[in-house]
This record gives sequence, C-alpha cells and structure tokens, in this order.
Amino acid sequence: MAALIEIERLTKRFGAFTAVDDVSFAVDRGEVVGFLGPNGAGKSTTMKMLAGFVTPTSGTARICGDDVVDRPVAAKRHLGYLPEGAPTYPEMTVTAFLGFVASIRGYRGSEATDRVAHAMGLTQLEGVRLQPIETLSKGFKRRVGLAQSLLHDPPVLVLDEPTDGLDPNQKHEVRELIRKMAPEKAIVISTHILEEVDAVCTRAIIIARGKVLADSTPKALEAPGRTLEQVFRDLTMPTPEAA
Ligand SMILES: Nc1ncnc2c1ncn2[C@@H]1O[C@H](COP(=O)(O)OP(=O)(O)OP(=O)(O)O)[C@@H](O)[C@H]1O
Repeated sequence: MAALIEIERLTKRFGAFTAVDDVSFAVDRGEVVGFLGPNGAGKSTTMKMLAGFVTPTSGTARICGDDVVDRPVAAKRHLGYLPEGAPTYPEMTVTAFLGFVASIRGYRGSEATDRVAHAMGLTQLEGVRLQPIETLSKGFKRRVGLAQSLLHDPPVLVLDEPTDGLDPNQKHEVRELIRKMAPEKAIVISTHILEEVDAVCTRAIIIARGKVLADSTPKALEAPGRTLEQVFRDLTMPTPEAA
C-alpha cells in the first residue's frame, strides 16, 4: 500500500532563492517523523506545500494518494494541519471558532457539537471554551490550533512546532496525545526541541538550506555514542568555507 504522505522532488523557489530544494520522503501509517533543521531551513515551507498553502515550484506531494495541487480539496480532507503561530479569527471564542471549523469540515447538528467537544477534550480547552481566542495565553492559542487540526480525525497530521509556547506539563500532554494517536496516523512534526524527537518520533529528518541531510531513526542517528544534538550540529553548522 502507498504511504499516506508521498513527497517527490519537492522544490520551492522565492525569486532566485531556493527555500526547499529537491526534497523527497514518504511517511507510512504508524510513523511520527520529526522534521528538524536550523531557522530558515525550509521546514515550514515544506509543510505549507503539503497543506496546500504554498504552491510548489516543482515536484509533487500526495496525501493518501491525492495530489495537493491537482486534488486540493480531497488532499485537505485527509489532513490536519497546525500552522505556525496562532489561529486566525482572534475575536471568536474557542467554541465558536471550533464550531466554524466543524461546519467547514461538513459537520452539522449534534455531530458538529460532538466533534468540537471531543477536540476540546483532547486538547484540554474546556476551561476556556467561552473566551475569545485573542485573550488566551500563547500556550492556549497553540492548543486551539491543535484542536482544529484534530477535529475531523484525519489520517495525516502535519504539525508545525506543536509544543511551541506550552509549559512543561502541557508539552508532556501534547506529546502523550501524539503518541496515542500515532498507530492510526502518519504524523510529521517540526521541532527545535531535540528531546522531543527522542520522546515521540519514530524517525528524524534533518534539513538545512532546503536539502534533506539525514533521514533515519533517532537511535541510528545517535549511534555510536553521539547525541542527537551533536549530529544536528555536525550536519547543519555552516563550514568556515561555506560561511
Ligand atoms: N513568502 C516568502 N518569500 C520569500 N522568502 C520566503 C518566504 N517564505 C519563506 N521564505 C524563506 O524561505 C526560507 C525557509 O523558511 P521556512 O519558514 O520554511 O524555514 P523554517 O525551517 O521553518 O525556519 P524556522 O525554524 O525559523 O521556523 C527562509 O530563508 C525564509 O526567509
């Protein structure tokens, strides 16, 4: 069976600058891929192309077999996407925003209400359900973003720094949630927290200057006797000649 995420030779250029350079990888059900790289490596741009927010310059991306450019609506149906930053519509309450997302996803009546309640439960948002999103702390805003990505229980999740801004307890909760969902889904998370990779990821892809430099299990990358941080630095620190 084909992988749930299939990326082939994906490239994005902004003018003369190549942000994502010939990136290929596939993600199967049950895998949690940690997408790592220094600032500006091309992680968010790759995720935005998967989510259909940025059009690739060349190459292809498919979600559950649907090409994100040729079949954008079908591809988005299979996908939960957490973008960087906070959700839009800051003046909406949490319940109203998630209700709006449920209606866009095609749910009506009690099914919509149940979906919203379930997503709020997974992300522990019940206590702030009637608060406008703009009045929430950074961590709560992040969880609203996560809740909208999970609402339709998609088989593929693309989460751009899901634990950014969360306190240690919430980080733990979100990692547990990702671990719990993992067997049923293909998940890609970008992160700067290397312990997170050890904690939740079955595989790590390291990218720098738009190119994939490593793609392996965290264990294999670390062996023998190296930490993931050392591997990350060795691969991504600019050499004096390149600088
Ligand atoms: N719309 C755009 N126009 C021009 N350049 C862009 C645009 N979007 C991204 N870039 C550039 O592409 C490069 C990759 O950016 P991207 O946001 O994908 O990196 P990242 O790996 O997610 O970084 P970070 O870890 O800082 O979030 C950066 O140099 C960025 O400035």
